[in-house]
Amino acid sequence: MAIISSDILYYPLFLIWFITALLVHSFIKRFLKPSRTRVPDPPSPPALPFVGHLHLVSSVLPKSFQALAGRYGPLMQIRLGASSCVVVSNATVAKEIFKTQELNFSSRPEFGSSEYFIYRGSRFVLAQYGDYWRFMKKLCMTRLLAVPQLDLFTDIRDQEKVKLVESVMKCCKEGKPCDLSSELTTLTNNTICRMAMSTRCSGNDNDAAEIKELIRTCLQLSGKISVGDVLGPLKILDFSGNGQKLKAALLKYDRLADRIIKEHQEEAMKGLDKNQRKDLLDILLEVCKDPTAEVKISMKDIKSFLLDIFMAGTDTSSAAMQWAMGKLINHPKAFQKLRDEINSVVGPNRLVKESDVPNLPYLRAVVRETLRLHPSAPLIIRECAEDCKVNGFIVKAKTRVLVNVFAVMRDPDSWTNPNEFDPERFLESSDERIGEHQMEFKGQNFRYLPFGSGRRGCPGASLAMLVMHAAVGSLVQCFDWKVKDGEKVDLSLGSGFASEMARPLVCYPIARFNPF
Ligand code: HEM
Repeated sequence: MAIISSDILYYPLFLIWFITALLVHSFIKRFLKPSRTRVPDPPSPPALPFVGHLHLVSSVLPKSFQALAGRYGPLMQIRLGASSCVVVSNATVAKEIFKTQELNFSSRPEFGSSEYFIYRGSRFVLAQYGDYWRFMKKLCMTRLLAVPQLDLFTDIRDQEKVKLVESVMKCCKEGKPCDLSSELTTLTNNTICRMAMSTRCSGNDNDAAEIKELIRTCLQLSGKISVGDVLGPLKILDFSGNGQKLKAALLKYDRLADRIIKEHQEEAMKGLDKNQRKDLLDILLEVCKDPTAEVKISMKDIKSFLLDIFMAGTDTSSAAMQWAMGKLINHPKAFQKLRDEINSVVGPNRLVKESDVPNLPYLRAVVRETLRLHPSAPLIIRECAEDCKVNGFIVKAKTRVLVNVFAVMRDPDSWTNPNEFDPERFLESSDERIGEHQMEFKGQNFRYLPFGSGRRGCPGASLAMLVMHAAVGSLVQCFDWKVKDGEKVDLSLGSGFASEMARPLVCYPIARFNPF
């Protein structure tokens, strides 16, 4: 009897609870979160539990995101395992991020490998927008990477370019294939090492080679660890030990940098010869000692900053030059047009040099077109500081934002025949009228963003352009190129965040002009 009476009570009580819950729910929905005025989240493809949208992307991330944007729009939300972000894919939304709401998107998030970086907290490239970053950026733009400082090192860049041509000539003489990937990375690494810390001043020529190897290791390992980012909390287990390997490589760099700094300090004690130019390390050490500097920088900051310059500057420029050569080899008409231009401007007696570049519009157009199709940093990463509305959708504070410049620069709404290699479009005479011809690589034209834009844009763009024009010009001026296996260079895109070539560019050079 007692059992029956409790059942009788249970059902009405359950009904009352259920109806109350429904009422409270609809009250909250109606009054506390009014759906009509609520700014919607960016659109997002249907996600699977745990993996999110991982099943929708291939290893070539910028291309996968470009395809998804075709269906979900220029601002979409993507979740890869434990990490989520919004992806921007056209010029209009890129302008909102880089210009209209610039301050709100001027920080970068901590990413993948940051926790293994021994200099965590003083890194420049991944620094939050704030006093330290502002101070260092100003130093870059006014001194370290400013045109007068770059001009002081013209001879160094020229010597490294000559070494490149000599090394390729050697391949010709020996009938061996030339690994342009390795040759061009040596060029950019040596150039930056000499401009940054005059490696020769250590009296040890192997320093540049050691730095090249360490940077290669750091870039490879941080790339792999960034993929581990997707595992979220599991990444702390560091299954493959990449984090520890990265730490070991960084500690090795730290010891090397300590030694080179000590040598610079000893040189400075002896008193710099007035005619001796200051390299980046000399300037940084001066700033470190300056009691009037707005921000006090430490030795750790200096080592970290130089590492950033190496990591941001070597592979980016080298990858872009490989793409330029690959494109030119596969487009013989463009190759011939460029060689004719160089021959007519430079003449038959010497190698092309930096000061020729203003008179070589087709060379400039080739490099710009290459960066349009193959930006070395195809996914520019920023972080949102405060909740805001972008393209009609809410972007919450702390959201990671990836601007897919690969997609922006191939958008058919902005470019005619966007996937074709057509350097002519960058000539003044072109019908396409790219627009601000002088400004476009400085990121003031939001459909052309190889170097990003705004205060967070690349401070190394001028240096990269100087090195790339002279090197690509020389390789076209001096050599014909025969593809190793077959008629055409394999121009497949590589995997990951940086869209390098899937396979290193290895070709047979045939000497056409010997400047030595
Ligand atoms: C073809 C060559 C290069 C390309 C395509 C490239 C591209 C980029 C891009 C897209 C960014 C992010 C910009 C943004 O967030 O808006 C960046 C940042 C940066 N780049 Fe470059 N870069 C190149 C060469 C260089 C060189 C040669 C250096 C230095 C020697 C350099 C140093 C940096 C630094 C330090 C940053 C971080 C700036 C900041 O966070 O404020 N880059 N680069």
